[in-house]
Amino acid sequence: MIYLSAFADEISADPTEQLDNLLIHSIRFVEFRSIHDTNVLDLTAEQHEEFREMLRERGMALSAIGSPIGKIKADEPFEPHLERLDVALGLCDFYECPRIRIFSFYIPEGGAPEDHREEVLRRMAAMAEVAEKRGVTLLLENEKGIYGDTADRVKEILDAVDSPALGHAFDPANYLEVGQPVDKAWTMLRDRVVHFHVKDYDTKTKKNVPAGEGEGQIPKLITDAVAKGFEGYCVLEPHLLVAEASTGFTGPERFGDAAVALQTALSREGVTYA
Ligand SMILES: O=C(O)c1ccc(O)c(O)c1
Repeated sequence: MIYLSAFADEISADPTEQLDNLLIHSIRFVEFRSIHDTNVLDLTAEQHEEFREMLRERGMALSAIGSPIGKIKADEPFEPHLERLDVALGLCDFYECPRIRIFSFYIPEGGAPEDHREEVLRRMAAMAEVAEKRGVTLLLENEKGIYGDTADRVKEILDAVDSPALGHAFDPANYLEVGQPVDKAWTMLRDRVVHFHVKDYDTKTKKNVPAGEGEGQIPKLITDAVAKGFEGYCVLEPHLLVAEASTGFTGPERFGDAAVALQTALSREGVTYA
């Protein structure tokens, strides 16, 4: 079975509006990135208590902590970042959700990815080791400007770290944005994909579009994964109004278009979801 989830902060900064909008679209899971315009790792204990209660009242849960871990430069100090990872691991316990979305470090300006390979691989291995001890899976997302932007480098990280605590969160739009053909990425990585980010991209207009309208082949990839036994989360991250490096925004109205596009495409393929 696949479960639909969403970066609900693309709907609104207000947690009530986020969750109630998801329920309108029968989506019961949240990839928790922010509420009140505050990152998930920077909320107070009281805000987390309140949000967990709101989830419980609605019968909802998290698909992952949508953390920004790995979104610092590869030459910035790592130790403070490990403390941030520890915050995220604590939230996994608090929300009973053993998954954290992460990235693989920005390449400093003027540098080449190769110059930072050793340090990135060391950091990724260190994070996977900590996560494994805590029973948490890290979901490595590919993204532009980050060491793991192409399928080759994502595979290199996964192979080098070789830990059950590190899997791939496949983001088709982010691959297309860096010129990485999705077919090739999928063939190379399908066995390592444990999580889907549902964000599509039109390379002609260079814009994010609802699932199935761009070149991300989202319905086909999910159908293929399910046929081979995939169970997990497909997370809407539509970026329809604003797409920036640190966030994206869609709004309630366009979020509806994105949710319906995915649900219609999956139903057409005969893929059942909850
Ligand atoms: O959650 C994020 O940090 C984030 C921001 C922008 C993106 O395009 C993305 O894929 C993720």
